[in-house]
Amino acid sequence: MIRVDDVTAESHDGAVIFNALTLEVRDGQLAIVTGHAGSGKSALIDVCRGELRPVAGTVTLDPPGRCAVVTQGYELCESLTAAENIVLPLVARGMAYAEAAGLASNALGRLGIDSISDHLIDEISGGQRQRVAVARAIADSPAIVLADEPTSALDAENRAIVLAELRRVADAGAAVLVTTNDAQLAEDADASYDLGARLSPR
Ligand SMILES: Nc1ncnc2c1ncn2[C@@H]1O[C@H](COP(=O)(O)OP(=O)(O)OP(=O)(O)O)[C@@H](O)[C@H]1O
Repeated sequence: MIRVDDVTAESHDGAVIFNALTLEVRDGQLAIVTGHAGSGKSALIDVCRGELRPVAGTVTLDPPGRCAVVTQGYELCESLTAAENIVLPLVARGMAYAEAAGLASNALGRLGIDSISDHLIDEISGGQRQRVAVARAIADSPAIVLADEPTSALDAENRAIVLAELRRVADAGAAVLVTTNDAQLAEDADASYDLGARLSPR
């Protein structure tokens, strides 16, 4: 569960990004946040993941601690392969290598990019990078997923694949919060909030 309760966030120069914002994503739900460029979608993801400290209000993640994140910059290690980018964080969290490698292979397969698993991030396209970032986020069935415009670099076919995977993770019990302007995602979401027009459930 993700609960954002009466949260106000400000940029580094003190300008209000959003004010007294409240939303909740229950376990098993896929919720989307839409809004025009600059409305604060990335800031909301940063607030939820603890990267931007709100000036008021509270954010609750249950279970607390780790959440899986897809950022707009992907945060992949360019000098590692696609598979290694998924395996390494899992091993760093204490998982045995063979299990991590199995999860990575499975996730890359589900995203339709198993053929590039041994390619360096440097060598693959922007859309493939985005799918590696999604594969990494969902590889170990996370309880909480935060994804910032995770289909922005994809064609319709691959947008549908990513959407199906986010839905699958939610159906498995995760709370999934996605920022997007993707109409396909909006159609499939359990709840939708418009950050530009002031947050209100659909
Ligand atoms: N982590 C952060 N720390 C401080 N300020 C931030 C942070 N993230 C975003 N902001 C600020 O919030 C404002 C809204 O930007 P943000 O990137 O959240 O909008 P957006 O809706 O995601 O836009 P886009 O659709 O172009 O990605 C900007 O002034 C930006 O500088």
